[in-house]
Amino acid sequence: MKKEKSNITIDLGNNNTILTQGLSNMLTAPSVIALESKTQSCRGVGRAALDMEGKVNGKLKIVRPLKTGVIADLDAASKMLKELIKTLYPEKSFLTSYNEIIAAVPYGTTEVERRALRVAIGQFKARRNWLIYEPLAAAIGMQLDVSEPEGKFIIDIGGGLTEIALISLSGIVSYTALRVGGDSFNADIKQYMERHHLITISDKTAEDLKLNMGTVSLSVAPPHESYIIVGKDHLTGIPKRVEIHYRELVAAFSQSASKIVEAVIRTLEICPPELSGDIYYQGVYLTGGGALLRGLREILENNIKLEVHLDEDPLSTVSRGMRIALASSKAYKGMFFK
Ligand SMILES: Nc1ncnc2c1ncn2[C@@H]1O[C@H](COP(=O)(O)OP(=O)(O)OP(=O)(O)O)[C@@H](O)[C@H]1O
Repeated sequence: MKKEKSNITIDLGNNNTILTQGLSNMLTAPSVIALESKTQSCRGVGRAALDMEGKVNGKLKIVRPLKTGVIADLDAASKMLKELIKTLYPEKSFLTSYNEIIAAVPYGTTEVERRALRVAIGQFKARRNWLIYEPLAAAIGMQLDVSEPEGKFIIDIGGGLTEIALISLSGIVSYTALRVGGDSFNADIKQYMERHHLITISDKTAEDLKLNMGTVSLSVAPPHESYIIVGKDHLTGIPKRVEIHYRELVAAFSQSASKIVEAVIRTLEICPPELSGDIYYQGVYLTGGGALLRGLREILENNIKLEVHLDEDPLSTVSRGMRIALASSKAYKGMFFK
């Protein structure tokens, strides 16, 4: 077996975990695990566990082991990773050692949070384990030359966390993290429905609404103007059908969208003037699944008056960056750490 085949990259996100093995094998799964309440043994991971969410009886519990981009439940995260790696790499026994493993971590994490990730990946007994900061991996994934002295301004809107970073000479010069991301928009929808339509809706309904009809700008209209949803009436407890117009979602999203725009402006303000010129000429680079929400790129552009380049596949940018970095580790090893 060729050496690079046993290299693994791990992007353990709030919503999605992306694993790659070697150069071509990739697995994307929701970051969810179903555990037996009594024994804590795994009853399903990824899509299978997500499909059980909200429907289980007392014998099972559905756990999302990540919160705001870091491990909140180490045991569940370790079990979830073990099961997902088995799916990715079925021919390899758990006892055989891997070559190199690299995992991405938000720049703003504490040592304790990083230690949890090290423990979770340590179970695979690879020859070497590495960590890399997410904004660096995202920039590499977007084919940017992070080693040059020209500044690269990255905005990564994940599920639970938005990271904004200015990169130069393979390091992070300015940084802001914000606990707002794709999931905040779902929470906004749920809150709006509670207040304005007096119904409670499920997480899945909120996500469907966001994907099908969500926009943060009236000038970026979704394919359909309105959408019918079913929720639970506050007063009667009986299921109720409501028609929602996309304008309502623009209103619901306005605060979270403004928080992201304000954080971007704040980070631009603290950038050293030597690098501001680079950002002016190059524009800023946008990635993360949350960045796919309609109108976000446009409202950023309108507010900062700079070009905003949205990655072509923002859900996998960090994973792609790690794969590139591990495959050319001589060039990138300075950005890896243990
Ligand atoms: N087409 C889309 N429109 C709007 N939002 C989307 C779209 N596709 C995915 N998302 C959102 O992207 C988010 C997940 O993005 P991503 O996978 O980058 O985050 P993550 O890595 O799991 O989270 P984090 O980086 O915070 O740990 C979810 O909130 C999801 O709803």
